[in-house]
Amino acid sequence: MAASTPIPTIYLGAIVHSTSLTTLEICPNAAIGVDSSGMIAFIEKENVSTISDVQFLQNPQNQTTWSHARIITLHGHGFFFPGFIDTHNHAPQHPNTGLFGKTTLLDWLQTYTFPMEASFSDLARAKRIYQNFVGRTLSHGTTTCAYYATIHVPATNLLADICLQRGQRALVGRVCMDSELSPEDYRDASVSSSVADSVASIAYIRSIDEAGAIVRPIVTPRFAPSCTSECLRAMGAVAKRHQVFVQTHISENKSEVELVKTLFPLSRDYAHVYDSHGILGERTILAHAVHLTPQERATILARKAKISHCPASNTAITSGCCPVRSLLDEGHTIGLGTDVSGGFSPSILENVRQAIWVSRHLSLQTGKEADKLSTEEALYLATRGGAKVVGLEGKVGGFEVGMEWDAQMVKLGEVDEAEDRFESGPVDIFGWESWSEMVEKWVYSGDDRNTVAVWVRGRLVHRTGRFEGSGEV
Ligand SMILES: Nc1nc2[nH]cnc2c(=O)[nH]1
Ligand SMILES: [Zn+2]
Repeated sequence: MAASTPIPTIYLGAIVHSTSLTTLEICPNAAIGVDSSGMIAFIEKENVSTISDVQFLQNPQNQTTWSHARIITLHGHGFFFPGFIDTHNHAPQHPNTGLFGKTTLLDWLQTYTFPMEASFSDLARAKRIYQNFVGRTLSHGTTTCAYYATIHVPATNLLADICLQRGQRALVGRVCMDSELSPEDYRDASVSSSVADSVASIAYIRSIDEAGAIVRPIVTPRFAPSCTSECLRAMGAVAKRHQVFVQTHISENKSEVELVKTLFPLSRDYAHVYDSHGILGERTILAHAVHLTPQERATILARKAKISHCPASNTAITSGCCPVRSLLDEGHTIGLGTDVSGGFSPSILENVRQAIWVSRHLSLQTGKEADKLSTEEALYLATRGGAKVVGLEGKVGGFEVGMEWDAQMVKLGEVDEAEDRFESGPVDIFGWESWSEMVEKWVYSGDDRNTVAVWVRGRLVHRTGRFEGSGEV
């Protein structure tokens, strides 16, 4: 079923969003008006308990325009929060989520990942998994996702179709890999076929969403060890010629860094491999960046490339602790990625928690208190930071007039005197918590049961039984 068409809607209730890396704005009694194009037309941050309190509607002209608006009121404990932005995710690896044993990156790829991805030559299988997964990520409040697909053009295009149909903003990339690191039955046959297939997928994705309002193509050389030098250079050229983003992995694991040294002996370092092949630029998303040298960090900063921090994955496949604080202090742009299925969860909320945990483990190692990320900072990375990484800053990631309504309704459980049931999700609210405590309780113990409705560009794209508003998904 297609997602519902937006009609002008006024949302009443608490809003919570980042206004800077360290500041979370919490407005307990707010109203946000979203027009029929899905754009935020007005925000009132104070003193709105019911629709009759909305000052914007006191103006007769506005009253006429908004007289048929739908009103969605958030009752009980909860708040509207910007949709999450997942800056790094491998959709075809979803069936492997939670499966990694004691492997690390290079043996994990051979044991779990390549066989699963190879099976996406079967389009019916791809359809079943992609439909399930896009629904799954939406249910966790992910309104924008940078997806790696597989080498297969039909299955990659299908993933884009499903994102468009379900209404999830997505960057969808056909994976390029032509080196002998990958099994013979799962690699591009040649540089020219790699280019032709990538261009075919870019053209298809552009044909279904010319303006790129919901889905956009992204050039996706898997990582340096998967690509020959010719293929990397060709992908840099394709990205430039077609004016698209590029995504790849960098410096995730120490053995991988050593492997890159042997495969590209003429390059100074891993970042230089990408830089010298035309891959690094302001539209490049680099996943991981765990073991970069100061010189590599300077190169990435100079090229204005962006970083996707994937903390759950970095712990699961024992890659390391990304030094997020130092990267932020140097001025890098960082978002969060689930990196399913290196990462064991499709939830960005889980990765907010994991980013905080990883930063604390790093702090234990370095002895530096400053290495710890705060709740506010991790939520910023999950929203505004992610928006910058995927080139959507000013459009999504926060609540401002002129931005688009990509949002989730978060509801927390209410415990009254007689209450001993827990259908309302994992977070129990007793009524004495402050607003910032409620947000903290959500961050540390909430999950998809608390995300009761999700909108992208004003379209309702996910709802649970706890959503009391109208509208079919
Ligand atoms: N985490 C992760 N790292 C990679 N490096 C190259 N491919 C992958 C992948 O699929 N996942
Ligand atoms: Zn990855």
